[in-house]
Amino acid sequence: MRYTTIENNSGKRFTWQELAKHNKPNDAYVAVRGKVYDITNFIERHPGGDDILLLAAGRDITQAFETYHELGKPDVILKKFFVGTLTTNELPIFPEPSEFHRAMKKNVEEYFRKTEIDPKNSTSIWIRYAIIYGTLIGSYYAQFYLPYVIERTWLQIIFAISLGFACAQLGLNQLHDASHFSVTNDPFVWKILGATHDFFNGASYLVWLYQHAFGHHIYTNIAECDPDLVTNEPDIRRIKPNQRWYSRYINQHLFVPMLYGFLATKVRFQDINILYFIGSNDKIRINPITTWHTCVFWGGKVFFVIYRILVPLMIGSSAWKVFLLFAIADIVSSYWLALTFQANHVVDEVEWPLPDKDGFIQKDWAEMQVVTTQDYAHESGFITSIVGSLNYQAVHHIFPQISQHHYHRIGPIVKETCREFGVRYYYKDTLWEAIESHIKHLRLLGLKPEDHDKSE
Ligand code: HEM
Repeated sequence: MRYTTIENNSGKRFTWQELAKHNKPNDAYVAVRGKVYDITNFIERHPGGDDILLLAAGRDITQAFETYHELGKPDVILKKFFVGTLTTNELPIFPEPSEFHRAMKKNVEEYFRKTEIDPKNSTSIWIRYAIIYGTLIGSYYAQFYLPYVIERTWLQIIFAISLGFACAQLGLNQLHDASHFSVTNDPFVWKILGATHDFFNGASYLVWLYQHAFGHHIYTNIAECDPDLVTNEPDIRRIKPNQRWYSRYINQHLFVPMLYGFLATKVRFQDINILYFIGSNDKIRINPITTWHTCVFWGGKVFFVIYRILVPLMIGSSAWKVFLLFAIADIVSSYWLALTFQANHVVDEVEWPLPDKDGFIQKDWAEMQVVTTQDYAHESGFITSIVGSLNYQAVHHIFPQISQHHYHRIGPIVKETCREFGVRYYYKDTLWEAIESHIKHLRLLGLKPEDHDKSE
């Protein structure tokens, strides 16, 4: 796969495999638009924190780089670190930002400049975080420590449901905001918020960062590249149009949604497999793990088992009750997360881009973000807050570094820019319609391909 935008052939020539070897704190190279840079001495000085550069080392970070900085701004710094050119590519590559992409960035940046609103701060962020942590801790305490509740199983179940919902909200807010650096300008705050996901949810912030920031957000809906769409051959479900069809997929829409209840449990074990056995999340390679991340990873897993299972058993709850309450909370949080994720991208209406034979996606990256995404229910402030603003998914994909608390402000600008440039914007009026379109997608892809074509 050749990097077709390479013009400058000076310096050493690197294949992607050679670049991949420079993935350590004391030997860190990255590639941007076909040029390779030695950023080892910049890691500690990066205003966006060292963490993200340690994850970025050894790969082509073009799209992440262009997303998280003003177009062209840190290029001056990058130039100083130039060491050579990239001759092959591991994952698909995109054209230079189009006029649409530039106009989109400019319009939104201008909005924040004119209004003087801080894109990464608002009081509502901290109020929401406090409510989530409060509900999570309060629901847990009530279930196992309040005598009035302990004597009534139905009340414990209600608190298990609210615990599950709060855990999902932690994922949709603290974890998600931290992994996009969209709350404050302080990398330490992102580290701490991310770690609370490890401790309260038992799932890894680090694995999520790789999967989400370097995988799903860059290669949205691109088969074999978007780690959110990993499937086996054959798999339990058929979600990608280019996936081979098997008769087991007929009526998958009836049974697949039931499996979504196991998402949280699956992720907790999958984390260990990815970090310590496979060493990659689908195509996204894992770099050497720092002491901080090792401590948070294992500390989080151990703390999770202690607070959710061992403590309730030790203070006298029966094993069946602990299991029941654990399962209810986990199923609630898994469903909420799975359905809100699926309703954005795994739906029939959106596009499923594939690279050409040279690994090149023939579409501007920002445009691809819009056409691979479905938004919904912009009119409802309530839905926006309970889905962590994932209903503004197109806005989120182009501007992940801006706080979700501002999406309702910039949503109209994004929509208007799409209209101006004739970029199709997929939208459903309600959350229910968005979920329905996921179920419809499963039903259609479950049909024999000939029957699918007829039913369209
Ligand atoms: C290796 C090349 C990189 C260089 C030379 C670089 C340089 C810079 C510079 C100069 C800034 C401050 C000015 C600005 O905001 O534009 C900055 C901020 C930032 N960078 Fe990078 N960066 C690099 C890679 C990355 C990557 C790969 C990511 C994320 C995936 C990232 C995320 C951020 C974030 C989130 C901030 C803003 C921090 C804040 O909120 O104030 N950077 N970077």
